[in-house]
Amino acid sequence: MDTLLRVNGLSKKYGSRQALDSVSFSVGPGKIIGLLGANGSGKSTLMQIIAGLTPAASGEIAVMGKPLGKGTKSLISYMPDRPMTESWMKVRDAVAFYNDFYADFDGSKAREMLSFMNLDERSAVSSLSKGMNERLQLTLALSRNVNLYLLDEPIGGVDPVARDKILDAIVRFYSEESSLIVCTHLVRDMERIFDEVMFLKDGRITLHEEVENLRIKHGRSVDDMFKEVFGE
Ligand SMILES: Nc1ncnc2c1ncn2[C@@H]1O[C@H](COP(=O)(O)OP(=O)(O)OP(=O)(O)O)[C@@H](O)[C@H]1O
Repeated sequence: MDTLLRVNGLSKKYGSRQALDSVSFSVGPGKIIGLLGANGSGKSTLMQIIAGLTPAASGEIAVMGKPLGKGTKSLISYMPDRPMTESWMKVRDAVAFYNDFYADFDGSKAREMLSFMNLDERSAVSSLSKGMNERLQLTLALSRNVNLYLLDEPIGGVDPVARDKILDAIVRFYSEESSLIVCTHLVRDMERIFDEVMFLKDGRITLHEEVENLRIKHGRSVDDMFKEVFGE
């Protein structure tokens, strides 16, 4: 299959604020795509709509050729920008919860990831720092066997030294036939893992390009392009 995700003419308003304006793009299998934009450009809104958590006002989405809905829930795993776990949980409870909830959850992959992430199964979720909590959320999201992973700011709280390790975990633990869309502000830190980037500006896609082409065409890094387009 050439297209894993197809988004066509997606729009969304919050009151009079146009969060997304006729967004269209498609994503093939086996790609890591950076969804990049300034604060308020609509990245989280787009991720939430594709994750099926909030409706669009208009437009269509298809995953593996199926319209977004009940039939596509088992194809998508979403890591939100805020934790989905409950504060009473220990790390192992959070893993058990996901394991019970998702038939596609891979317990042995989760254990392997926890150890790679230096997370102790006995730790209380409420005691985790923001960065450690992100490691947990990432472990939960990537331990599902799905076709499309959506990660909203996966390394925002992680200290710069540990960022490389988390990026290595993303590359190592996502399965290569699937695709991964990740939104972030930390362009310089993350660009090494992107195959493609999309720039979202005021709710519109202004650029969607393979990173390799971008470097050849413009002779610039993604970070330089990002600063040029979004610099204030
Ligand atoms: N639930 C909501 N109610 C009202 N307005 C909202 C809501 N969610 C988002 N918005 C508005 O929609 C626009 C897009 O927001 P969104 O969170 O999608 O952007 P973002 O690119 O993810 O931003 P950030 O990088 O700051 O997380 C913003 O103007 C925001 O204020």
